[in-house]
Amino acid sequence: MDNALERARQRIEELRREIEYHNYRYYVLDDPVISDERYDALMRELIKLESKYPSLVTPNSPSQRVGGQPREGFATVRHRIPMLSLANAFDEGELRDFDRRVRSALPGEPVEYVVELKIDGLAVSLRYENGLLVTGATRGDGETGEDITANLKTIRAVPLRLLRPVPLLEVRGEVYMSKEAFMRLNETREEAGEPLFANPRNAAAGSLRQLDPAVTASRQLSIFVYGTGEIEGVSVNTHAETLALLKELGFPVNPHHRLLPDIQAVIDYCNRWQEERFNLPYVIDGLVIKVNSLDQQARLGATMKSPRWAIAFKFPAEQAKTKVRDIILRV
Ligand SMILES: NC(=O)c1cc2c(=O)c3cc(F)ccc3oc2nc1N
Repeated sequence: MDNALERARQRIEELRREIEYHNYRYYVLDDPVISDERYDALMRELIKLESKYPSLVTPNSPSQRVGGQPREGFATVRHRIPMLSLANAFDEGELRDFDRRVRSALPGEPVEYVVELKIDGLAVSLRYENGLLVTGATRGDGETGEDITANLKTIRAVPLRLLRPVPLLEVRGEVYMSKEAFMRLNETREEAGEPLFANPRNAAAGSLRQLDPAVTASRQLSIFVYGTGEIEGVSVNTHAETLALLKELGFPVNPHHRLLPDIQAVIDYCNRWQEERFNLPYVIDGLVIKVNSLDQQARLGATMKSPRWAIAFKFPAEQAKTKVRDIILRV
């Protein structure tokens, strides 16, 4: 490799690392350390260098987010570890029933729970091999989903390369659209005489299932990750450690998760968010309660449809259907 090409290769790798680091600061830590202008300048330099040396372009370069031509349709992807659905609890009593079932299956063992906000978006799975994003898919029926890799790559909060390589990692998360982005999108559609989206969840689903990635890229989607599927080459013992690992690797993890000692603390936390949620910049339709120990999760197992080690606490229906009017008033 002649030294001009070698120098370009080094500078390109340097720029990629720096851009990925600033994505981490902005989307994961919510604490950027450079201005948007400075960030854009780094991206422009990378794109200029790559267009001068096309042989140095790689599919996971930050410059390749909005690539690919519109598709005819979506290929299907098999989830080697099925993406199950959560059973629901609608009141305090049902949460206590869940706790009783868990404890009777683990006689005499201490059980602690991780509680997370239940983001009202679209469940997706992201597969990384040696730290590089290779496939992104919808949940589908839990066994097979749609390959929406090109669309997921356009979401700036989705890392194209992990901050440190892991042999194999499948991450599950919820793609969502903020209330603000939802309102702006509907205003634009109203001005264009296009049909409006009913709520941010439908807007996110509609935006992800676009055949043209450039349309998805224009829709301000984001993601919170909440778990893993296949994982090799790194070991974790609890769900709390899993969330910490995902954050370290470069994924946005919702900051309101809590490790709680018993079901009463879980109930108190759920009651608090029933009101607090209206101050959030995104829609939640409840909370998710999970047994923290992965060993206990494995022993509790799952039914055909749902894990026995997790449950969703759903807010009362009449309020859960966030009315567009509420979103507008509350933003
Ligand atoms: N929307 C969500 O914010 C959210 C969703 C799920 C799941 O759907 C889910 C499904 C499972 F089979 C197991 C764990 C889960 O954990 C989850 N955790 C979350 N925070």
